[in-house]
Amino acid sequence: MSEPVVELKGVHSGYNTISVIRGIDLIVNPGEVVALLGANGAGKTTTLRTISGIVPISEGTLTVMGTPILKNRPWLVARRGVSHVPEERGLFFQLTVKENLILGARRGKPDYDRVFHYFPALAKLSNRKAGLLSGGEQQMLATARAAISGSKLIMVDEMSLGLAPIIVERLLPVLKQVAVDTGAGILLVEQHIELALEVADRGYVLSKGVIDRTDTAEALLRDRHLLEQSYLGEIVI
Ligand SMILES: Nc1ncnc2c1ncn2[C@@H]1O[C@H](COP(=O)(O)OP(=O)(O)OP(=O)(O)O)[C@@H](O)[C@H]1O
Repeated sequence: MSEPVVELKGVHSGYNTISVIRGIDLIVNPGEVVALLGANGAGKTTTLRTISGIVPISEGTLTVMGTPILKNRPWLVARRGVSHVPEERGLFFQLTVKENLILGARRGKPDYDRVFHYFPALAKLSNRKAGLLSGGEQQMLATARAAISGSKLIMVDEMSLGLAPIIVERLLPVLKQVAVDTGAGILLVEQHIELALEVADRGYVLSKGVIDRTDTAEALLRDRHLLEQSYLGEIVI
């Protein structure tokens, strides 16, 4: 089997003296969609920021595409092929859709045909400023920018934030298709856990900075207790 696009072993990380992530092991393989689930404050965003090199690791190892990342080096992680779509989407609001895509392309011009193949709705918006797009269109653009960047790992934090579930229902399968077409691994943080598990291959459940459970998406979807707790905003295994 080919090497994981990302592997965390016994990783501890946090903010200043506050330890948030406490010894997690996590793997994403090429072409795989992995959901990272957990209650508010469990440490999901911190995990993505740790992989991106924004939050320092105090213990454990992070390996990206077979290269150990020894220090906080966000630029090195990005250069190894990691794209991170943060909750706030990270768009340049004063720039057009096309200009945002140009900034996302790793080298040369972006492959617009591919963008519009995955996200046909962006074609007619290509000269509109990102700040004038609807929430769903902005999420589409942020996802498209990551999807065409040639990334080996695409991390998407709370795609559904501020969006109607129907929009997320349409966008998530596109991410899955990107994984199938390009072999990129996808790591998804999503509050709508049923939607996430419908496209994911596997899932991890994070609780207070510790991985409580990992299983196939199918098995997690069958767990009524997990789903019910998630609706109450509290995942307790
Ligand atoms: N910049 C920061 N400085 C200090 N503590 C922080 C910072 N960012 C997050 N935390 C704390 O780290 C813990 C985990 O937060 P994180 O945002 O990773 O959780 P989450 O699982 O993504 O939650 P949510 O689903 O609510 O976004 C929380 O207790 C939070 O208060």
